[in-house]
Order: sequence, then C-alpha cells, then structure tokens
Amino acid sequence: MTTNIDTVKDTDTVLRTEGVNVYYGDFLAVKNIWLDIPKNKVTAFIGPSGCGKSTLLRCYNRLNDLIDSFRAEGKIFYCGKNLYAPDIDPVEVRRRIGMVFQRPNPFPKSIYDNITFGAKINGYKGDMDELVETSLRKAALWDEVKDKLKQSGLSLSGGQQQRLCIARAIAVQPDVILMDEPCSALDPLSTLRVEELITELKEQYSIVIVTHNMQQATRVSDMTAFFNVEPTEKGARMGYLVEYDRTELIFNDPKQKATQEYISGRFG
Ligand SMILES: Nc1ncnc2c1ncn2[C@@H]1O[C@H](COP(=O)(O)OP(=O)(O)OP(=O)(O)O)[C@@H](O)[C@H]1O
Repeated sequence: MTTNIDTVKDTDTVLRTEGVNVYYGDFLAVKNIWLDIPKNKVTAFIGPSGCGKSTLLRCYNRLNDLIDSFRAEGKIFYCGKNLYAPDIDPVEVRRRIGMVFQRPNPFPKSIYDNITFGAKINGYKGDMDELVETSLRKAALWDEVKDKLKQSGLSLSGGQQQRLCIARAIAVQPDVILMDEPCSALDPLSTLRVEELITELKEQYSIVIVTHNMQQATRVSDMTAFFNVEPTEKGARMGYLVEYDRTELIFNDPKQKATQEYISGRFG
C-alpha cells in the first residue's frame, strides 16, 4: 500500500531537507544537511570534489536506493511527505522528481520513442504526438528535430542529446528536475543553450543543479549551497553544508571564510 504524493501547492518550499546524513557502508559521506529547496527557482550546489553534492542530489529522487551500501538518516519532505517513509513508492518519487545526468544518455531508440518511453510506462492516456511536440518545444529542441523524429536519439549532437534528455525528463510531467553537472560534457555554445533553457524552465519547474562551474552558478541560479569536505578521525572525508543563501550573496558577500576562499579559487 503506497501513499499518493500530492502535486506541489501552497508552499514556497518544494523540498525540505532535515538533518540528513548519508552513509555508504560505514562511511559517513554527507553529514547533517538542513536545506530548503525553493519552488520555481534554480538552486545550485557547488563545492570541491567529494563533498557530496551528487550524493545529496540523488537523495532527492531516491536514486541512491539502487546502491546496496547506501543508507540515509534524517528526513526529506516533498509536498509535506517524507520521501523516505516506508509507504512512499520510489518509482513515483522519480516520476515527480526527474533527473538529468552529466553525460547525455538518450536511449538507443528514436527521438520520438525517447520522449514517449516514460509516459507509456506510466500509462499516459493523452495524445503521444502532442506530448512529443510539447516536451521537445519546452526543451528548445523541436525546431531542430521535428523533421527527423524517427531518427535515433544517438544521431544528435552532444548538446542536442542533452536537450533530448531534458525533454524526456519533462515528458513525465515532474515538479522538480535535478541536474548533475548537465553541461560538463558540452561545448560552450551548447552549454549556453542549456543554460538559457534552465532559466526558461524554472517558470514551470523547480531545478537543482550540481555544477563545478562557478560562472554557471552565477548565471543560472537564484540560490547557491556551498559544501565542503573535512577529514574525520578515521582519515575519511566527510561532506557538509557550509553556507546556503541567495546566489548574489554567496558570490559577492559570503558569510563564511571557506566560501570566500572557494569562490575566489583558493582551493577546490
Ligand atoms: N556509490 C558509492 N559508494 C561508495 N562511496 C561513494 C559512492 N558514491 C559516492 N561515494 C563517496 O561519497 C563521497 C561524496 O561523493 P559525491 O560524488 O557525492 O561528491 P561530489 O561532491 O558530487 O563530487 P564530484 O564533484 O567529484 O562529482 C565521496 O567520498 C565518494 O567517494
């Protein structure tokens, strides 16, 4: 018996993170995260390698569940429901909270089928042609592919493939889109196109983006969370949240010395 998750409404916060610890086996990878992700905004996660940005991102759609050694403590609320409560269906969570990965990963299927795949699994009853067009338009890809919808998604350029993956994520009508370094495999022009798209998409979706590119964080995000790593007594490296604020404050007037040092390129 699973609980239905209502769609986002009546709240400015789409995801509430309360005291989250993440372990891989005995290793505490991310410690005590408290963070509210705002609705219809872009939130950037920045910080040095290994500080747990991707780990935390994957907690928001329960993708870490697929890793045997993963264990989380604390609570993540989406629309007032704890995503880790026993009665929540992780598949439903992943429909509401979609994900775009670092490397574009279209299915080895046609452009059309890439879009309809998830909808079919979810038992979508609407007009598939319309869904394909709407999703591709929202991902700013329609004009480039409308005459070759039967061609393989893999025949597109890297930047187009990433926009196809964004269209695929949109097609299942999520509320939130998680993006894990979505531009790191793209050339500068494709990056710009995806960044413009992110700004357009936030009118309809709440977006969380992990990025190593600080200019990108300043260009696309409204809020920025800076994470850092500290050595533990056992010699492991544990990630934690240093500072979370409006992006302009993080980059122009950070409160913490570590944030200042990171954004000015002194480490990381
Ligand atoms: N599947 C896993 N099993 C075990 N440890 C993991 C796993 N995934 C990540 N880790 C560890 O958890 C810590 C956080 O990793 P994570 O990839 O979340 O950091 P990150 O900040 O996203 O790094 P990067 O910027 O390099 O992508 C690291 O020490 C990493 O080695």
